[in-house]
Amino acid sequence: MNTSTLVFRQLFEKTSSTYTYIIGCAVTRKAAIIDPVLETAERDAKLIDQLGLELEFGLNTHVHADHITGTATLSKIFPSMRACLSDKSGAKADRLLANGEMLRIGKLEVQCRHTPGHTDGCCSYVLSSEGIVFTGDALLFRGCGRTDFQQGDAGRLYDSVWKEILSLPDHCTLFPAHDYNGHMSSTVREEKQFNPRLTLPKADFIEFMANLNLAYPKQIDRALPANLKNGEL
Ligand SMILES: N[C@@H](CCC(=O)N[C@@H](CSS)C(=O)NCC(=O)O)C(=O)O
Ligand SMILES: [Fe+2]
Repeated sequence: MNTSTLVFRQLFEKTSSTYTYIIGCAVTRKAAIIDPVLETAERDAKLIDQLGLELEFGLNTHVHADHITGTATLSKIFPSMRACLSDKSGAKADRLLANGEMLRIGKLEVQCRHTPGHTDGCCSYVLSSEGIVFTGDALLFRGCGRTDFQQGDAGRLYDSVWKEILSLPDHCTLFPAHDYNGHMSSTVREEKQFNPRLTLPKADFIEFMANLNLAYPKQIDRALPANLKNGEL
């Protein structure tokens, strides 16, 4: 991580075990927030102000099923912030991002890479020069996003994670949207070696994902309709 150009914070919302990230250019103070949560949006806004950052983008990795995004609330606090989502998400946003599209945040360059499979519209945000990837729910620490709702497709997830994330250099640091066991980050090298799901052959991975038998997220009924409208209640 190049700390001379990057301002970086990892924040946590405990009800949904969601990680929110603030990334900023240390030179120009332009910044983005990744996967903010409604309930902690004001906490994050206060920190952005205290860090002297100018919020340009609110980047959602996908239409979340387990919490309401904070991007609508943050747009009201920071009117120049543009909320972004993949153009395959089927949801409303100020800007819909194509696969490979680059965003400039001061001297930082962020690439949107589509990583579908958990949902159709999942994407990861890659800061190549810093060796950092925000993987959303596509790739979790020693795990991955579930594929049993929201157009989930295990075979598609397997292909997109291997093609778009695990093909990056081994040293790249991976920051997920959630963790339920206290882990905060990983690396490409570790996940290629130790991820118990994605190291399986594809057919075994698909079978494994079909038998996860997880309970539906508690907030799904309120989260999905709101997140299709950028978190507007
Ligand atoms: N218990 C939580 C929901 C947990 C859950 O389903 N997490 C999702 C990511 S949020 S869509 C997931 O993909 N988990 C994969 C896994 O292996 O845990 C709640 O009620 O909110
Ligand atoms: Fe999700």
